[in-house]
Amino acid sequence: MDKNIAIDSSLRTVEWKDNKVVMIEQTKLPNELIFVEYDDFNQVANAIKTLIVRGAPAIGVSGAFGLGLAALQSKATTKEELLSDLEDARKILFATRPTAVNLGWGLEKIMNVAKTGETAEQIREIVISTAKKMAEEDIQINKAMGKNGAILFDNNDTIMTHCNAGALATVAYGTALGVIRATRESGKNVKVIATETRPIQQGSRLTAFELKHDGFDVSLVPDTAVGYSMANGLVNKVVVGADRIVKTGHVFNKIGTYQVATMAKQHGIPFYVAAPLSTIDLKTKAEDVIIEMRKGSEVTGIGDKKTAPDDIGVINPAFDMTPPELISGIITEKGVATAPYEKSIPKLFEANN
Ligand SMILES: CSC[C@@H](O)[C@@H](O)C(=O)COP(=O)(O)O
Repeated sequence: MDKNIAIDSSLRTVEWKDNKVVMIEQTKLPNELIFVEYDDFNQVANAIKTLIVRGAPAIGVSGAFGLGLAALQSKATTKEELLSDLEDARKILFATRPTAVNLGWGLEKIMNVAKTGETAEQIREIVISTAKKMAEEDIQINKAMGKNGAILFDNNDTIMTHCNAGALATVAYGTALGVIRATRESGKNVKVIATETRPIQQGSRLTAFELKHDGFDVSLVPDTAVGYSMANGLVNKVVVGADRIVKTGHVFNKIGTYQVATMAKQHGIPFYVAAPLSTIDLKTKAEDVIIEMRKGSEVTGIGDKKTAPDDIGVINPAFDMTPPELISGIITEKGVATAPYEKSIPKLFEANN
């Protein structure tokens, strides 16, 4: 196993190699990373559930790869038997995390394409090749999103981001961090402020880590210093990723995003969201989106160190909802949607055809 992998925008967080799924796992904080290999879709489901792989686009592709493994694991010899085994695997993979829409999107895409195969062998081949294509497309989509977003940022901007929407939350390059990377590639000099992102610190473990490896000027702030940073002129734009966006423009993203957006509005700082069309859910209403609740021990301690007393209640939502009136624009691979989102979001899909 390789250790201390250098993280940059071209490193792949999840890959299909020799009929196995290869992922990056962070082992010893802050900077020991290893590749882990899986040949069983249940291991992929566990990796999604335990956040070995995380971030909406990366778990969408991981789900698709999980079905690739399930197709290889199945002993089915007929189309019907194989589709039934794939459906069993789909349910297990889907049950891992409820908020990011990309997981359901990736699984559905593979199930639909599987049904077009005529024999079990054809289905195996088509499932694996489609999943690999989805991973390739994820990178191209992020690059297109980056280009569309880069024009919104200026030379010498200091950009705040929350959680990790970078190469470690996608197959490579990143969504929000893809926009930041593309801004720099377009010749503008930008600095980044990364929020720590309690309770499990994706901001310090992942965002600050990968930006430092990519040579950015990055500073880490505790989540509690977002207001301070904005009130004192330390930030002049914000860009975050998303786990689900509904057609009214309500954005579901890592817990704390709503606070960052509210503070940005208070200080007149543009607040952008960068996400691929696969993160947009045109079917579900904002009030019906399920927010994942995670275990209390993430909050009652930091890492393995317990900091809170026993026998207290804990509320630990993994995501929150930012309403459209706080959002200056939603950056996608097909362009930037602005208010009123009910009109601009469907237009992005028309442009997709
Ligand atoms: C690019 S995914 C959207 C991100 O902004 C973010 O919310 C995220 O990394 C997802 O959270 P996580 O719980 O780590 O999977």
